[in-house]
Amino acid sequence: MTLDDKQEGGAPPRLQMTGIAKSFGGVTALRGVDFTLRAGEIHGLVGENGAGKSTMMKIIAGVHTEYQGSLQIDGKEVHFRSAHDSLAAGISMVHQELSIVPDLTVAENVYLGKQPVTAIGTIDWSAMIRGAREQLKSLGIDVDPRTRIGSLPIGLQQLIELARVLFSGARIIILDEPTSALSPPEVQRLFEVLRRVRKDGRSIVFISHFLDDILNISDTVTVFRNGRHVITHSTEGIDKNWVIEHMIGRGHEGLEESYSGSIALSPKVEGTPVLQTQGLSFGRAYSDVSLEVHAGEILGVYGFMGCGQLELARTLFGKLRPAAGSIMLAGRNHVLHNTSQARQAGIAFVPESRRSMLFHHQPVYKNISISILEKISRLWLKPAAERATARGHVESLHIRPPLVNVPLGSLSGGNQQKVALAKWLTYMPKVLILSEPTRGMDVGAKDDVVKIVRDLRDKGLAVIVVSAEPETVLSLADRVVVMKKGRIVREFVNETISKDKLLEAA
Ligand SMILES: Nc1ncnc2c1ncn2[C@@H]1O[C@H](COP(=O)(O)OP(=O)(O)OP(=O)(O)O)[C@@H](O)[C@H]1O
Repeated sequence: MTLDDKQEGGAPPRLQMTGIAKSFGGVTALRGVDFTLRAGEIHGLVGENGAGKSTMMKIIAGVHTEYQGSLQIDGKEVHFRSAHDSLAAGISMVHQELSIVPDLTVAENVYLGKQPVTAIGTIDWSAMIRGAREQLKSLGIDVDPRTRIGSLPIGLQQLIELARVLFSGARIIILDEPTSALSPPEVQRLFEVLRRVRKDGRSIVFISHFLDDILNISDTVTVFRNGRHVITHSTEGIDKNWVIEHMIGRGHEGLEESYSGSIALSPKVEGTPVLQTQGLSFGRAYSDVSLEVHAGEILGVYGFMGCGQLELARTLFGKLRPAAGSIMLAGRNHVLHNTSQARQAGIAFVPESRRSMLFHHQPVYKNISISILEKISRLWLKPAAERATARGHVESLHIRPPLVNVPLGSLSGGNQQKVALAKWLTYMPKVLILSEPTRGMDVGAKDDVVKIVRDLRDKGLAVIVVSAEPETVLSLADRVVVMKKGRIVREFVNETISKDKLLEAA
C-alpha cells in the first residue's frame, strides 16, 4: 500500500479491512484483501467486472456475514451479523440495483424506516415533506415530495435514493455505480454534495467503471483485480491509463482508443434505409422524430437521461404505439402493434434494464440460448448444442467465470450484463437496437462489446445505439443524432466529433 494507514494525528482509520477472504461455493470472490478508508475521504474503488468490489462492500454493509479476516471501525474490531448491525454502526450503502419502493411517495422513500414522528407518536407528515423538499433541493432536485416515486424517470429515482443515503447521517457511505442513470449535470450536482459530505468528515467509497468520474471525485483510488488488492494511491498524479493498466494487469494497447478524444464519423450511406421513421411522436416523451439507419451502419442516438430516447427505442421495437408518424422497413410502411411483429420483421432490442429480463436461478447457458430456442424450437435443440453456443459467447465476451453451467445469479453485475447481450446476439436480426449497451461494464468488457457490435455491422446489420453516455456513442457510432427534450436537435455526419461537442449539442 502506498498510503499511510494512519490518519493525521495518529488516529486509526475510519475503516480498516485486513485479509478479507470470501468464497461462494466453488467461486473465490476475495483472496485476503486489505482496504483502508480514512475519515473525510472519497475513495474510488475500481476493478474489472467480477474483481470483488461489490462483495467487499457488502461485507461492510452486513449483507455477507460469513467471511475471513478482520474489520475495524475507528480502531475497534466489529463483525456485522446483519445489514441492520451495519446501519446502526453508521454505514449506508446504495447498491447497483435501486432499492426504492416504487409505490411510496418521494418523501416516504427519502425517510424510509426513519420517519419523523409527532409528540403523540404519529408520523409527522408535514415535517417529512418539508425535510424531503429541502434535502432534494440541495441536490438540485425540484420535485413534489408527494409524487409517487415509481412515476418518475429513472435518473431522478437514482438521485433520490442517493439523497436518502447522503442525508442519513451515516459516517461511511458506499455508492456502488451511483452515476449510471444520471445525466452529466446531475453527476455534477451529486459531486458537489459528495464534496460537502466529505467536508463534514464523513467517508465515501465510490465504485464506478467511469474512470473519469473516479479521477474527478476521489482523493484516493484502490484497484482490485481477480479478488486481490492491487494498489492504493492518491489520485494526484495518476491518470486513466495508469488505472486501466493496474485494473487489467497488462498493457492495454488498442483498449479505449476509440473512447478518448475525438472520433471521425462516416459519410452518410446512400440507398434505401433498412429502418426509417418520419415525424414519429409519442405523448410528451418525444415528437417529430425522423431518422434512418442503413445496412452496415451504426447510428448513435445520444441525449441526456429522460430526453425521450428510451421511449423512441421501445417504439421501434413495437413496445409503444406512436401517436403520430410512420415507421418504414426497407422502404415499406410498417405498423408495429407488438414486439412479436417487430421480431418477425427482423428487429431485435436489448433494453437498458436487461438484467431484469434474465432468469437468475437458471444456468448461464440457458439464459443465452433462450432466444434461439424460441426461434427454432421445432428443431429440438439439444442441451449440448445450447452449451456449445453459449460457450462461444462466453469466450468472445470474456464472461467471468467462464462457466456455462453456473446459475446466472452467481455472476457479478457486469458479467450478467454481458450474458444479456449474448442472449440477443444468438439470433441474427436485420436491425439491432441497443439501449445503453455497455452500462455497468468495465473498460475491457466495453471494448469487447464495441468489437462485437462493429463485427455485426460489418456483416450487414443496421444497428441503433441509444445512450446517455457520450463515450458509448463515440466508441460505436458511424453517425450520430442528438436528442434534446424529445426532439432531434442535431445530426453529426462525416466530421470529427468529441465528447464536448456532443454535450454541447445536448
Ligand atoms: N451471491 C453470489 N453467489 C455466488 N457467487 C457470487 C455471488 N456474489 C458474487 N459472486 C462472485 O464473486 C465474484 C466477485 O463478484 P463481485 O460482484 O464482487 O464483483 P464486482 O467487482 O463488484 O463486479 P461488477 O463490476 O461486475 O459489479 C464474481 O466471480 C461473482 O461471480
